[in-house]
Amino acid sequence: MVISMDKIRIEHLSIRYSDGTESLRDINLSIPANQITVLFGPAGGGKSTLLRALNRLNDLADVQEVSGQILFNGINILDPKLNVVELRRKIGMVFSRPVVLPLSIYQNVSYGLELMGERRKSKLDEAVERALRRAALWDEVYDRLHDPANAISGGQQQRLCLARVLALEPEVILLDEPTSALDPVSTARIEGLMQEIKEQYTIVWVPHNVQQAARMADYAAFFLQGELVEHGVGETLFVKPRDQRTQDYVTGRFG
Ligand SMILES: Nc1ncnc2c1ncn2[C@@H]1O[C@H](COP(=O)(O)OP(=O)(O)OP(=O)(O)O)[C@@H](O)[C@H]1O
Repeated sequence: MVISMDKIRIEHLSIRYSDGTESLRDINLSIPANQITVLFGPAGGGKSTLLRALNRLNDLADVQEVSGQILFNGINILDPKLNVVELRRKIGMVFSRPVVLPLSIYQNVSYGLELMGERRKSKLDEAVERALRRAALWDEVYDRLHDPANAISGGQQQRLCLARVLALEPEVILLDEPTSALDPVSTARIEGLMQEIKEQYTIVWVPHNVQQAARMADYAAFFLQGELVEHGVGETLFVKPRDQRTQDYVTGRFG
């Protein structure tokens, strides 16, 4: 497999919460463009903390100390002067439970664009359709775009959340256990969809189990208690891990 250029470079990143918990210790990791990078490992390893750092959501959490840097297109995401709204447009996030706004299907997708000042109806219509098509939801909702978004199924709501992110034309998509609340059919749809669109984006995925990690990973990083134990090409890491702890985890000896 050809490894493409790095989209994000994490260098010596350490994050400590105010209660003293050191959730990440000296993390060094490159995230290649146009591929799926999976961050996996047992609960409490620091995967969500890292994902949140990538679009500065930790700003809202009880974080006491952050050191190191995260370079995105050569710019340090952690720079206090960075425009966080702009960053979150380029690096979008989908959470484990679909969080739809109490608005229509259409408005859920157009919301971000309207916030950015787009008022032209033709532009909004176009962008909404494009995002819904890309999220493989258009065929299911095109005739009820103005129905409330909470009237569609959980799996459809999760694809709607993805459409909301895609409408902003992000470069990176962060997925924090995006299928943990979904049935197997909806899960397979999201997995297939991400495989289809990954070439146009950079995807960072925290999966909800090790099987999903192995299925989705072009590239994988194994986290244990704040440490990045090992990372590498998914095929290699799951079949022939270098570290005994990774081996024990992927073979189900602890979880
Ligand atoms: N807001 C917070 N305040 C204090 N400690 C926190 C906070 N959020 C996370 N932690 C701690 O940081 C460590 C890493 O947590 P994190 O949620 O990043 O791990 P994770 O690998 O994503 O786990 P999970 O699979 O359970 O989501 C844990 O020890 C956790 O208790």
